[in-house]
Amino acid sequence: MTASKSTKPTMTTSQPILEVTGLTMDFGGIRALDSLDLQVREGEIVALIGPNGAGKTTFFNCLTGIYKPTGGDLLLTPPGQKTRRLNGLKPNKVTQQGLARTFQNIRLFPNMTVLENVMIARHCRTRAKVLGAIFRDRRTREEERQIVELSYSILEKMGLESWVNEFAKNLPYGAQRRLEIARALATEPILLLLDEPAAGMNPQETKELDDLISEIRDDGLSILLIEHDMKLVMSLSDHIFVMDYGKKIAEGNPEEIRTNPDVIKAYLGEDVTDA
Ligand SMILES: Nc1ncnc2c1ncn2[C@@H]1O[C@H](COP(=O)(O)OP(=O)(O)OP(=O)(O)O)[C@@H](O)[C@H]1O
Repeated sequence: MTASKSTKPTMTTSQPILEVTGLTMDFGGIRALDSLDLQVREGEIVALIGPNGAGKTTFFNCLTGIYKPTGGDLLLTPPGQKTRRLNGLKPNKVTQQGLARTFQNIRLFPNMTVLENVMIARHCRTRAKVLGAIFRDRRTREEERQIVELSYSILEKMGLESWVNEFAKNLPYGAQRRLEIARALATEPILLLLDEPAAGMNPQETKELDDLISEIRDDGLSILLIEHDMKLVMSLSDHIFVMDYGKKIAEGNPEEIRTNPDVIKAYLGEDVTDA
C-alpha cells in the first residue's frame, strides 16, 4: 500500500473554495448526477473516483459550463473574496472566475508550437483589444512580452522548456498531457480540474505526473482530480469522494476509502485494496 504523500494536513475547518450542493443532472430519463454534495478546501488535492459511468465527467462538465445543471448549486469562493455562483455560466466565464480544466482526450493545437499553445491559453487574462493587436502599441507589446515570459516559466516548471519551439503534435504522449496542464495553469486558476491526467501513461510518466501535481499543490493551488489509477489517487489525495450511479457513496481520506465496504463493493472486480 502506498501512503498519501500529502505534505499538508486536510483543513477541515477552513471555508471551502468550491462548495457543491445538491447537484443534479438529468439527460432525458437518465439521472447522471443525483443530489451530489462535494467541497474542495484551499490547498487540497481532492479526488473524485467511481466506476465507469458513475457521473464524474458529467460533474466536471456541469462545473465548467459545458452542461447547465438540472438542479443544485456550484459556489466558488476564492480566498479572501466573495462567493460566486457558477451555475449556468459559459465555459469562458467559468475560466475567468478561476476554474481551469484538462480533458480526458488531449485537446491541444497540434500544428502550433508548445509555446504558442500556452500563450493562447493565456488570452482569457489579456487586456489588449483588436486595435491594440493591429497597431501593436507599446502597451500591447509589453503585454505580449509578459505573456511569453509567463508561458516560458510555466513550461520550465512542467519540464517542457526544451520543446518550446516544437509542434505540439511531435511531443511524446506524456509530454502532451503535461502541456495540457501547462495550458490550464496559464489561465491562473484558483482551482485546477484534472480529468484522468494519467490516462494512457506508462508507469514512469505516471510517477513524474505524481511529483508534478504535488509540486503544483505545494505552490498553493487547489486541485480536483478525476482518476482511475488508484495508486496515483491514494498517493496524492488529501480527500477522496466516491461516486456510483450519480450519487456520492463515500468520502474520506485515502485510508478510510481503501477500507470502506461500499467502495469495495462498487469496485467489485477492480482492486482498490492493493493501491
Ligand atoms: N450528453 C449525454 N447525454 C446522455 N447521457 C449522457 C451524456 N453524458 C453522459 N451521459 C450518461 O451519464 C452517465 C454518466 O456518464 P459520465 O461520462 O459522466 O461517467 P464517468 O464517471 O465520467 O465515466 P468514465 O469513468 O467511463 O469516464 C452515463 O450513464 C452516461 O451514459
